[in-house]
Amino acid sequence: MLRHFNSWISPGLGIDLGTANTLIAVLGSGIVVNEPSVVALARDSRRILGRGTAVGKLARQMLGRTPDTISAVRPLSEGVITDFKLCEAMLKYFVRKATGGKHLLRPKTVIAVPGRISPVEKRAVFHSAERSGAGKVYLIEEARAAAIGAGMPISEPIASMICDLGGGTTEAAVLSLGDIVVSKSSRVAGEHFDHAIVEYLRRQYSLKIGLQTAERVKMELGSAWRLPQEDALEVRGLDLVSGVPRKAIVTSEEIREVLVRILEEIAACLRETIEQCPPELISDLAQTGVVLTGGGALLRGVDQYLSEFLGIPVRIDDDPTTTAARGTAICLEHLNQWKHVLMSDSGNL
Ligand SMILES: Nc1ncnc2c1ncn2[C@@H]1O[C@H](COP(=O)(O)OP(=O)(O)OP(=O)(O)O)[C@@H](O)[C@H]1O
Repeated sequence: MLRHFNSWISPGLGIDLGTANTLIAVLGSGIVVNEPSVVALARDSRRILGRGTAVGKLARQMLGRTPDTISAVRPLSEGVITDFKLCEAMLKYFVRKATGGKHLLRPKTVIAVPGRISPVEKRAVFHSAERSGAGKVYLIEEARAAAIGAGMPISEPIASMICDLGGGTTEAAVLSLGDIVVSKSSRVAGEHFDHAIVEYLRRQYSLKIGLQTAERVKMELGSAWRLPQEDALEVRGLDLVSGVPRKAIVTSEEIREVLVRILEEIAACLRETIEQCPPELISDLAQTGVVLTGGGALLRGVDQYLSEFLGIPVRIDDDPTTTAARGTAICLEHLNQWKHVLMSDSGNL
């Protein structure tokens, strides 16, 4: 009863502020916001359309399809804020949506951020969150949040390895006894696959397609490992020679070849992470393996590919796109247990 009352006065928020998607979990209610990190602007004025409501799903539909008077933009790139004002406006909209704006106190907030962000970038996240309506703000490394969300035994004297394959960053970390022993962050992630597909269609078929179409091809046809049944998809674009719309039939085999070239870089990042571990932890990893989270974990066969490349077991977390957000909510719920690993603006920066 008291808990319910407290959460009504001041709801705790766990936020996964991602390049591609922003998720917000409200303590006691689970994930209540899961929307693309996109805002739609009137071009030249930087005014968000629809009186500040053209944010998230609505704005995403406009990406790549906007007339000259409108632009749809992402306030984050490669996991970090590139446009502070827009990020703040987007967060404000999502926080209001999550809380309904009906609480008495500003919510305590835990935000997952990439492991490699600089002190200046951390400050920017604190400021954006506070000005968006958050109360006391704590930051947590995305990989740690994902490991907590996946329920890994990170406080025990055994190696737990996590890899979050996001839109703008790949975060890999090995944790033991509550600490991050080794971590690596790479800018090669989901969006690179999309760019590679755009480039492939241009080169191979003289067909110009947008990033949205490329992402759809990746999701519907993409794979990292042989499929039980290979597939093909009709892709529409603009013929670069004649300048008229045209379609091409692409197969899952050729798209896999394109994606695997990028995946090799991600796998190399994971291998470097493992190589930097103390030998005892490496021998743990041979048994415990890696847990994959983030949207990239949904690429078909990515677990088989990485397991073959690394020679250790690889498992995909259940509902991998929400793992880090669930981790932030767990930290909030057990704040005393996790406070020492969180970063706050009053220290630990
Ligand atoms: N079925 C799928 N197959 C392949 N990729 C997918 C699939 N579903 C989603 N993705 C990709 O996952 C990425 C988004 O993942 P996620 O939401 O975890 O990223 P993010 O947290 O916003 O990014 P970051 O952690 O880099 O800031 C996008 O690149 C998207 O295309």
